[in-house]
Amino acid sequence: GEQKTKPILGIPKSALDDFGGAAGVHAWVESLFYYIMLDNRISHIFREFGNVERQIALNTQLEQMVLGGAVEYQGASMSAAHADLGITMTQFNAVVEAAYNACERNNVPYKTCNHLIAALAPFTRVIVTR
Ligand code: HEM
Repeated sequence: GEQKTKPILGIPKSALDDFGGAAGVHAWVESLFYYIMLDNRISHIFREFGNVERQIALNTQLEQMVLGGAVEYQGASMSAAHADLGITMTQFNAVVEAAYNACERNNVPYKTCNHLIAALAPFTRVIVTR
């Protein structure tokens, strides 16, 4: 059967390769922020509190890491980064929508996309504070 990565939620070992490796993840993150900034339910939060260049770099690390890549994430914890933002579930879901749009834009297969969504899902409870 399918070989699993370390302890990451049944994410297959091939997940990062399926995503196109580091370059694929980086392209996906750039698209993610493109769709985020087009969405007026959430773009204002990123415009006011975010730093898109820094967030693209750090998300590229984090997403490779949760897909099982040998990459060390160098940013703040998800709780520290989002604690003061008062993010709602609706706003969180808008980012998830942008994530799926970014997958489509980059021809990331739906199943592979779901592996990333699943790997990031556990952060929901520390990011959504309102
Ligand atoms: C699973 C979902 C999410 C992930 C993986 C994620 C990831 C990240 C990362 C890696 C950073 C950079 C931390 C640092 O600067 O050290 C960050 C910061 C930030 N995130 Fe998220 N995020 C998520 C959801 C959201 C949502 C739903 C929003 C708003 C609707 C949001 C808004 C922000 C903002 C504004 C910052 C900048 C905070 C600051 O620099 O003070 N994030 N996020």
